[in-house]
Amino acid sequence: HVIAENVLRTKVVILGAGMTGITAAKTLHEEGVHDFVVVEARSELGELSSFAVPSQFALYQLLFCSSSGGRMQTFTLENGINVELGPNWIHGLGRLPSELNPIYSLAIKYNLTTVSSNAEDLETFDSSGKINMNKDLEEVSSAWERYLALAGHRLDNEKADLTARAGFSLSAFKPRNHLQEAAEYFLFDFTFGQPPEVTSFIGAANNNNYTRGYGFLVQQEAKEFLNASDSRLALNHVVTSITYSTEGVQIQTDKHLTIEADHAICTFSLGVLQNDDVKFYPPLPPWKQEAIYGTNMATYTKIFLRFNQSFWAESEFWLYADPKRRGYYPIWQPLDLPGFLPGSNTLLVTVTDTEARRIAKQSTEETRAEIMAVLRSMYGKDIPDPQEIVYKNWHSDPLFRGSYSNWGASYPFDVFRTLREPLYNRLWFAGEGTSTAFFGFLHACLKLPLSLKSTDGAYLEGQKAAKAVIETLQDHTTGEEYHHHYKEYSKNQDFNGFSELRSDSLNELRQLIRAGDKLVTNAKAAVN
Ligand SMILES: Cc1cc2nc3c(=O)[nH]c(=O)nc-3n(C[C@H](O)[C@H](O)[C@H](O)COP(=O)(O)OP(=O)(O)OC[C@H]3O[C@@H](n4cnc5c(N)ncnc54)[C@H](O)[C@@H]3O)c2cc1C
Repeated sequence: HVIAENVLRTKVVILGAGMTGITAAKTLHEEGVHDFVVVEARSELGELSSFAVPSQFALYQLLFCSSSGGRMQTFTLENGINVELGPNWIHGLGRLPSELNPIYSLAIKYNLTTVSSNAEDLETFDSSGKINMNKDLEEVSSAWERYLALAGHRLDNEKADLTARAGFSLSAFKPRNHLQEAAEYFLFDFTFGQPPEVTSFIGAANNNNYTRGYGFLVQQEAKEFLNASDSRLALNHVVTSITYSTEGVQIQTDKHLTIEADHAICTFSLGVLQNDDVKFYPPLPPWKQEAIYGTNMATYTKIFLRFNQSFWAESEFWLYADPKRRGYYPIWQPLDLPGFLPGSNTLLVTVTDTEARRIAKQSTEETRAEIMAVLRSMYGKDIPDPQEIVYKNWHSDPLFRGSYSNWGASYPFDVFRTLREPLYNRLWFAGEGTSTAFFGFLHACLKLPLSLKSTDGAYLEGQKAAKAVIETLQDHTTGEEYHHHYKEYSKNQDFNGFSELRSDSLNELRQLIRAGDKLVTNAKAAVN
């Protein structure tokens, strides 16, 4: 690749070695395109250091493993236990053999242990101690059923999107007290990372309809074709600028490396793009900027507390309803339960959105004091202090700027497609944020009708972009949907040219919601 000092030349440069970047590289490799370079700011490409040390759990399935790569980051506590600072949930496995969740297939391939998790195994508290919240939890979940039906109906009738808060109100759920607020948080914010006020009514229903998953195992897959000493891997290089034209792309890094390529696949998070951490030359066109700024980047912070002994209830989840503040250290998970991390004496408490951003600005000591006050209201004054507290502030990390994307309130539905859209068929965009059904997540597990193939999950976004690049390398007139829409944009770079795209997007979304409803109905029938 080296054509001059500090200058590389390649066919395809992949920007970022998270789930999307690795999947894109693997797809190129499998399709016979070996002339690529992967650029990553961090020092590691997902090294699955050890499968022997269990780390964490998932909502329906737990994959015991330690991993890293992109947002998948592991931290080893002082007692040697690995915990995942980033994703850990798999929502749904699919069915054997052909419709299996791709990540679950990898879990089987690498012989990982998994364990089911049960969100109904829940204890509830407020500042006065244990409290019964069954009625509140039931109310919000039956409102959620109505919410989903209303969202589908809204889309079918071509009504504009609203906020998820409006969706709840229309579904006759208006949280009246801190218990109902906490119940709503458990159902909603814990998934979307943001409150109903700033989340799309229809988007939340769309995302909810699908099973989602945890995909760290792709990092292990990467080892099959890429290792740390591979010359196609530029680790520790922060991309500072991307120059693109009809002729190709040029990437500059902070180590004064220049990479010239026919194509670039940019997999940086939406947060990174929103924050202008990377300069684009020429500046991104207005429609691309609208797509980037029009999508929310949620923050979801996991705080781990290690004690010298456990003193807590053995329920998988505890929900804390703070009387004064919604989302104040609301969801707790003891990690030392059988099948999880027995003997770890570790608790996990999760905070999101404004609380996560507030905590990012204070010292760890202040966070520890706040947490212990809450924990003492649950378990009494005599409980010990933790020996270790660990959390990562995703919001302030310049390589992520948040945890995952979320469709904002009153979302313009062409945005999820325009996010994905390439520039000049040279600079391609892929990542969790470009996925229609699985934005915010690593990958998908579902059986979609063939007509909806283009809407596969986030795990496949890298694959999809790589395939489109390969098509374009082979035949400049193809590139399928990417190319088609790009032509629309080139004709008219303002928003008038988007009507076809908008109606395509709406159709795609309608079909998704219907297919999702069917999946949910089938799943319920199977359970019954
Ligand atoms: C706390 C948390 C919990 C989550 N929980 C779940 C879950 O339970 N289940 C689930 O499915 N998903 C979950 N997610 C979401 C999931 O982690 C993401 O959807 C997924 O990892 C995104 O992968 P990606 O490759 O698209 O992006 P990333 O992982 O962000 O990859 C992009 C890469 O680009 C690199 N990069 C950024 N800027 C530059 C630059 N200027 N130069 C060079 N390199 C750069 C980054 O270092 C990164 O490696 C969670 C995320 C977080 C943070």
